[in-house]
Amino acid sequence: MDVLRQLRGFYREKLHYLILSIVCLAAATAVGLITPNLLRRLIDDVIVPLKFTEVPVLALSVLAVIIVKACLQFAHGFFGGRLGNFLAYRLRNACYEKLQFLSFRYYDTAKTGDLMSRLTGDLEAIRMFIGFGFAQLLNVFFMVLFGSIMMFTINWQLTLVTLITMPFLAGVALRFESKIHPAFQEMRLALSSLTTAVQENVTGVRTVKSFAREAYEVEKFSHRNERYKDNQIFAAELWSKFFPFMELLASVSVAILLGVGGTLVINKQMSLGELVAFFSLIWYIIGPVWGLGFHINNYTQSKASGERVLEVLNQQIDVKDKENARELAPAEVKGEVDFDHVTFAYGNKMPAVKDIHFHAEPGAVIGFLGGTGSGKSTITQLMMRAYDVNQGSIKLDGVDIREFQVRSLRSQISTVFQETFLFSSSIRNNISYGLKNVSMDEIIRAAELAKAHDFIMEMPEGYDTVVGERGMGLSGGQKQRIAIARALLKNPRILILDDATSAVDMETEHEIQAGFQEVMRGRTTLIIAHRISSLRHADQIIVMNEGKMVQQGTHQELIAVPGPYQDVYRIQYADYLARDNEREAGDPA
Ligand SMILES: Nc1ncnc2c1ncn2[C@@H]1O[C@H](COP(=O)(O)OP(=O)(O)OP(=O)(O)O)[C@@H](O)[C@H]1O
Repeated sequence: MDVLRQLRGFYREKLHYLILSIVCLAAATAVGLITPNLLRRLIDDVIVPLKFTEVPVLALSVLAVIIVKACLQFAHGFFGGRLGNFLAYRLRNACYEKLQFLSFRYYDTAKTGDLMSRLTGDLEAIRMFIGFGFAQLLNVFFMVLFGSIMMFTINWQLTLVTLITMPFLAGVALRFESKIHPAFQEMRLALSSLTTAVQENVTGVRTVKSFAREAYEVEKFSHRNERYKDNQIFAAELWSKFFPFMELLASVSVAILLGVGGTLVINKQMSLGELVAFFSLIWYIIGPVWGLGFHINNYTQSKASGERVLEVLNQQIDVKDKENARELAPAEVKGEVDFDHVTFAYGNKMPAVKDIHFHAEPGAVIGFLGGTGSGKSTITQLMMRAYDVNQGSIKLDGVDIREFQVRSLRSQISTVFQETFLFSSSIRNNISYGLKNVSMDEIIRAAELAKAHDFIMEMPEGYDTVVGERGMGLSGGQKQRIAIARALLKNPRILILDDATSAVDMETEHEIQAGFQEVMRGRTTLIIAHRISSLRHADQIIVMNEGKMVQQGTHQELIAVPGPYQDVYRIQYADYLARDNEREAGDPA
């Protein structure tokens, strides 16, 4: 119950619903126990002595009992439903909020499918258990307790015989549950692997088609589907054995009791009415005993689900505000950036960047060039505190960025990533994402700067055109231009362009660059690019290799010395240099 106790904070406010739900169910159980007693009276006081005048009273009493019981059961469902849904609502919100604030480090290893199932299936299991399962589990004990007491008052010898057979029935039910539980787990795993296959296939449909792997995918799915079908058949067969078997066992015990009870009636040690009442009490108890395994299983499942949900909720946020963290007032930010011998490693891996140090004056443009995996993106991620550095420090206007509130630091930084993510919403909303009170003119201005305005206007509904999941329906370059417009609209002090123009053609890149010149004015810009044309105007270019800075200088300085920058320059400008050489060779001067 430890997990459920930990979750108590989420339903403490509605604890009265839990209590009412338990009380109503217990009361319904208690009221239900009146029926066998009425039955006894009907036989002993009415049918046997043939006193039919009492029939209407008894019939009305039975009706009253049924109505009261139904009302109490309704109340149990009502309060349980309120409680469960309230808890699920609170947990859903808390988990979602947590997911917003969890660090990048968490998402490096988290799996989307797993997170989704925690927020859906696991939450549902908790909702059902706290809302209904818990009360029903307790009710099994109420039923057995009240029922046994009543049976005892009728005939203690028969009660003893019954109590000897009950644990046997409960044992079989629990044993069955121990078999069906893994079968269900196996079924859930098979279903999750089936859903993953569908999800990956739909997401990667282009890759599948381009590699002509449709047949392979069909076969892969068919295997998983077969596994799921086999699991389902196994579970269904187990179920189909359980009920007849339990019925058989229960009937055997009832037959024994009939023998003993019948003898007692014949010997006048109990009345016929008592025997009938006793048997209706037995059936009253057998049901919950059968269900005991189910309720216990329900409990274990919701406990496991609770652990999985709590795991998300208790996740430590490693990048967070320190005490008395400062708020960055936009007007005060100048944009001076210093990397002071920064070293950082992802987890326990080798450092992704080592001893990075540079100084950027407010408004300066710092370019990064380097091979794949050389640490360029890591530097920009550290700038916005996606991760905190392991050694050294990063300063903004001379102050360590860990001194600022994370939210206010990030609100001063706009990043355009290599991969663009667009929300399933209108282009207008995608550009103004996260910003309030933005006018249409400002959105258009940003789109114009990002060279996105023209193609947006050609779309069926212009800025109101809804783009699909992951920006379906737009080309890579168009998506990137929308992302650039989004970054520009934020009007940040620091602009990070992480290979931001990789998906656009040279001509558009040139145009966007021209726009950038304007928007970069007054903003410190960290720009990662593979094309020297994007970096040549930078105030400082840093060449990276295996996490280290290997060259640093302006374009003119770097092309003048042998080294990786000059090599890249020679490759990218081969045609231009060849023409230059020809011109020089042909020129007598
Ligand atoms: N989230 C992450 N978790 C673990 N390791 C990572 C993560 N991101 C990057 N790395 C590793 O850190 C190193 C530097 O990666 P980084 O993305 O900074 O390189 P890059 O120069 O930007 O490469 P590219 O030009 O291909 O984008 C690589 O070895 C990479 O595998």
